[in-house]
Amino acid sequence: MSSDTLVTNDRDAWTIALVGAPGVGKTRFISRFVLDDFEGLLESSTIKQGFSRQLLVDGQITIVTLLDVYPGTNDVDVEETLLRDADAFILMYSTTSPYSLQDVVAHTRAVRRACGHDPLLSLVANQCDRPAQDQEVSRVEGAALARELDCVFAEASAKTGAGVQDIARDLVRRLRARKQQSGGTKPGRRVWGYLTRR
Ligand SMILES: Nc1nc2c(ncn2[C@@H]2O[C@H](COP(=O)(O)OP(=O)(O)OP(=O)(O)O)[C@@H](O)[C@H]2O)c(=O)[nH]1
Repeated sequence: MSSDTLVTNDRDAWTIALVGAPGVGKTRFISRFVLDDFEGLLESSTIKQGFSRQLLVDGQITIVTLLDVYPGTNDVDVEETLLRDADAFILMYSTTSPYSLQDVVAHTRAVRRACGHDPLLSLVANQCDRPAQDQEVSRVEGAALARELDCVFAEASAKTGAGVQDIARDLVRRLRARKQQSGGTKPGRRVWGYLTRR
């Protein structure tokens, strides 16, 4: 790591929790985002894992930490703490699984309950690279649910990398805008298991 990559603005560090059913691709999405490698984080990291990287957003370096959370585990305390700690949320489903889309509604409720305020949300359809015959949830269905939940809709593939960085950038822009509207302060965040690309 070169010395200039260590210079960061603490106040522009954001934690984004990935929330979604098992198998939708949360771990692979994090791996693609942090390491630009689909299989870099080989161990399944359901709950309590966070990985960070620097990201250039509109000319300014920020640190983005992605947390892998699967609501519905027995570890409710950990789950709630993680959800409370997050600045924004990616609600993820897989285009191959209608069940994972249905789960999003319950996950959104869990997020709103844990946050106690209006959270920043993006609904993300992962595994968009899959061949048409494997895709059981259409773009139209995903977009309709996003409207219902009042959140941004985006498509991604952790496998090819499509959409991954753009989704994080969009959330950072919205977080910055919200921070500006609220007078420019935000609580400090812990940075988990800091990894960067070489
Ligand atoms: N084709 C394709 N496969 C994917 C993609 N993302 C994940 N997968 C596959 O889906 C499976 C589950 O991926 P994970 O990242 O472990 O899913 P997860 O949501 O973290 O699952 P849990 O850790 O059980 O909560 C793996 O076999 C991946 O290879 C993708 O974008 N495209």
